[in-house]
Amino acid sequence: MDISELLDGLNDKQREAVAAPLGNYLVLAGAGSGKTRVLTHRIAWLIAVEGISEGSIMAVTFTNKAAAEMRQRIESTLSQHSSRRLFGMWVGTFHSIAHRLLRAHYLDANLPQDFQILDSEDQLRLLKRLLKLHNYDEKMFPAKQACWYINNKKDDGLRPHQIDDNNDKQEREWINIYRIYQDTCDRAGLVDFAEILLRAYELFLKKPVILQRYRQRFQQILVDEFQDTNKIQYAWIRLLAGETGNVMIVGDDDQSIYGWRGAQVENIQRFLDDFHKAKTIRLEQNYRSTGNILQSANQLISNNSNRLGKDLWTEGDKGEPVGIYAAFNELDEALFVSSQIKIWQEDGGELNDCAVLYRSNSQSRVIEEALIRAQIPYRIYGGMRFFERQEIKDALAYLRLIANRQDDAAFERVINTPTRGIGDRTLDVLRNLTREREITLWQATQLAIGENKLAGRSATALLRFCELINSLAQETEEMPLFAQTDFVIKHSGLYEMYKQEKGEKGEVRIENLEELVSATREFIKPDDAEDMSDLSAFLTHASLEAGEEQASPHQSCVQMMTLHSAKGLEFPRVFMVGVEEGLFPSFMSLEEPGRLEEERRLAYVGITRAKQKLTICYAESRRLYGKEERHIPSRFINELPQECIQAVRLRGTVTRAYNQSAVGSVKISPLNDSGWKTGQKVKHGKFGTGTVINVEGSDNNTRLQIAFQGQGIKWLIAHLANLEKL
Ligand SMILES: Nc1ncnc2c1ncn2[C@@H]1O[C@H](COP(=O)(O)OP(=O)(O)OP(=O)(O)O)[C@@H](O)[C@H]1O
Ligand SMILES: [Mg+2]
Repeated sequence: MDISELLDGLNDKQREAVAAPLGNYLVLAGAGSGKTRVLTHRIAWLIAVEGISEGSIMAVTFTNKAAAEMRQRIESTLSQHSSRRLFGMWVGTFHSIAHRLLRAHYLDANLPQDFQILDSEDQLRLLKRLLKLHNYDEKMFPAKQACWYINNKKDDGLRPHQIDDNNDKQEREWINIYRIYQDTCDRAGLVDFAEILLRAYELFLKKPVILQRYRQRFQQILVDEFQDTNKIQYAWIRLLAGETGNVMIVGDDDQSIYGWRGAQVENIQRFLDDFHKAKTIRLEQNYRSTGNILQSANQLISNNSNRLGKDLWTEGDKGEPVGIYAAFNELDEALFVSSQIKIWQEDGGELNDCAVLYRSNSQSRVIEEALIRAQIPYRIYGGMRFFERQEIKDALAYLRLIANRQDDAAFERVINTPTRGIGDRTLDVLRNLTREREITLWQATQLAIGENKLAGRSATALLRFCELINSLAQETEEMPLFAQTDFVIKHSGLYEMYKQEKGEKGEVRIENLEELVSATREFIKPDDAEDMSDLSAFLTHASLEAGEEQASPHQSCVQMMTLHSAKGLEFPRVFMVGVEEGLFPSFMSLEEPGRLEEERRLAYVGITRAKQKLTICYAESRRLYGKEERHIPSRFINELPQECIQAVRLRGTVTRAYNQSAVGSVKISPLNDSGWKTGQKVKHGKFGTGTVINVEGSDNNTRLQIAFQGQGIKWLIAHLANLEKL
């Protein structure tokens, strides 16, 4: 093919990266400068010009959606001359690639062939159960913290025996919890998200022959959004690349927003140190946003320290100023957004081109309601995802048990859904058996029945349950996946159960179950899942991929998502809502060094999603988590250049003038009758200084939630805590 075609639509710096000789490269550049575009063209270049076989290329993207897009783009670039599909190339997220490896080498990875993925909610449930079973005090060892502990250790590549307890009793207990949890997962053939990565890493470490094979195969490795890789991902890439691999990473330190989840922006520097003769290429021209938007983003991020430093410029127009809308409250904000979207639509704009971005999922409901009232279709990325809904998880749990009887998480979920008279006492007998004999719940059930450990009625009920699962498996064995799913929903009792649920909620659940059947009907098994059964492939898809997007809507609709999930995307029209002190930046971030800067990077990510028009909203009062609070505009608004922003005033309504002088200090809420207010600085004998972030109850029952510097967040009873107001 004509080489120039591969370089068309690229500037000089981009070309340099795309056409660079084989080697190690860091493409370091700000938002919208074409990093992802460079990566895509580079792959096409490697295949078409360097003559590299597509089977030697691995590309890591941040979402599965991005992976699909990248594959499609490369295919269409290359197929201008010959139509081809890139079967041999591996493109996906770290998780999907690692999962693929584990599937291919399940024996070497010490997993059963039909191992299943445990999502975050299932993980938490399982931990709750295990902590109880092993008599851990819930207050001292909350399940959430256990989850966090375990995932963190795994992200750092550590197994229980590798963790140093420093002679600390508490730490020893956490290590023990990790061990108990891991043993249970291993028996049940379950892997959580962090486990997928760690196990794939260990697979390479423990099986040099396998590592060697993949090293020889994947000579070309490319990673997008590198600033958000964690320790284990970095170690894995390094191991795979070895001395001979060629690695191109692209990233932007200013967009590192997953530090709270273990991502290490230092990996960029580490790459330069570790990879032989790694060369840095910088891109500085932004192609995405108008001048006003870009200048706002640049100025905002200049408030952060320790940046690698980048200048972004654009040849484009200044465009409209960035709008700042001061809403009275969250309802006013939602109404404003929906009315602006209507105007956009009436002016001929596409709904698909509009995005509403928020800091936390809980903000979406009010906006959704306003959109529904205005009859504007929308789609939510993340949030309550389709595959996370209760009824869907129930149905999936039956399917999982059919695929693998040892799946304890699925067993627990459906053993009494719908109710079949199996009480907690019976379950406790089973759970205790799993602990004593180190077996799974399914095995414990067989044992308990076999050894007559249960009262007659319970034994019968359990026996019936096992028969139900076995017969569902048998009867659907030969069916196509959608028929199997439909059959299981109808014959497990789930359908009947939800049919009886009153009102709209029940109807929606039934609709969702039907939607699940359609989802299985439309499901196309990906190329990399050839050796899996349709059912296993679908279950994997449900846990790994589908979280990114709500099922179905085919019409054009407004895109709603958190700022975190907007990374890498772009939209002509963007609304950033809830840009208030205490919400964004969040109160928690104010107390931890480094966190405020991460919040600012998140704001930078948000602003740089916009191509043509950006509006930033804040509400002066907001009801969130059931409490009404007065807010002041975020310091981030204050950090934008005056000449690029403009207060939005609506015709016919009076909006308060946008007042920058009020920006930047801690929000003040009205006094609680106990005399406490949020924002109050306090000193505590043991925990030191902190800020009140929540006030609940009154008089002697007043409870304060306080973010202590370096000590985390605690709830204290106000009149007992002996607090000094500062
Ligand atoms: N040389 C170019 N000429 C015209 N348009 C370009 C050029 N390079 C990139 N673009 C366009 O600019 C936009 C941003 O590109 P891209 O998404 O690759 O940037 P990015 O650096 O990956 O951004 P982010 O940091 O947000 O991930 C895209 O719409 C892309 O098609
Ligand atoms: Mg990108």
